[in-house]
Amino acid sequence: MMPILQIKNLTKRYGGLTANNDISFDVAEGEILSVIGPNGAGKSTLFKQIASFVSVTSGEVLFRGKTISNLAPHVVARMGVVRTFQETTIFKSMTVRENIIVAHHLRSKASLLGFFLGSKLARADEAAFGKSADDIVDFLGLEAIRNELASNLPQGHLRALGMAIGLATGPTVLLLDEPFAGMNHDETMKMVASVRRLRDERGVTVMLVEHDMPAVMKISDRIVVINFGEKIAEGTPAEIQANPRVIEAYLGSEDAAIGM
Ligand SMILES: Nc1ncnc2c1ncn2[C@@H]1O[C@H](COP(=O)(O)OP(=O)(O)OP(=O)(O)O)[C@@H](O)[C@H]1O
Repeated sequence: MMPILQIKNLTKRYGGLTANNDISFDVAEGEILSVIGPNGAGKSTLFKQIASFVSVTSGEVLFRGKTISNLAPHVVARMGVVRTFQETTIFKSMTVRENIIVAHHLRSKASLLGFFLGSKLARADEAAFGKSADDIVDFLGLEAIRNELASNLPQGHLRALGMAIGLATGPTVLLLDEPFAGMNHDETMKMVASVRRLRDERGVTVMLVEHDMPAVMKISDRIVVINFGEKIAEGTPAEIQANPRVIEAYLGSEDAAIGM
């Protein structure tokens, strides 16, 4: 079967600085694949290239065999490749539920302006989006904060809301940038279970960048390791943990060791 994503010889240079260099790997449909590596290795840049938030200096990204690199990010998102990230637009004066409703407008027939002006089409969307937003809240186990203002949320819940916003856009491939940051152990394990259910029950392909190694080892089908902008390893969690190049890359880095 054709890979859902093909990352081909991706390179990104910022002036004289090479953020990543000649990275290639495939992602299978329905896979959960993590990208790990020490701080500054080029992981976030890779995600930005895949979701087309930054241009590629060379190489390309193919989604179901079609090039998506260097398209506008909203076009790529509408095609189904959606990235959630630290700076995901969260309206602090809105509740969790309202934020998720607004996010549905990425795939809506009515414009976001219509939503704010209350057009008829927008009102019909509004009812459907309200139901879908509630489904997402339930799916992620966020019932307790459904009507909480985003401004009151701690970091871990903001990450969960970021994921809910990503889900509202109906992704085929969801790119999660540090989804467990700021979460305690229980919250992380709950979110790990949610991500796996997202794949198992909804068929969403998931890529994540994450520093929480126990969570990465638990959640991933495969792992790609980046160091100084280069791919140094690719394999199952067990293979990655036993890989000498990976162990060497992590020794002496600020990140926790690669083990459990
Ligand atoms: N917009 C930019 N302009 C210039 N340099 C950049 C830009 N974005 C990233 N870089 C540089 O590219 C390199 C890779 O950064 P990137 O954020 O991709 O790493 P990372 O692996 O995600 O790091 P971390 O784990 O700390 O988030 C770093 O040296 C960073 O300073």
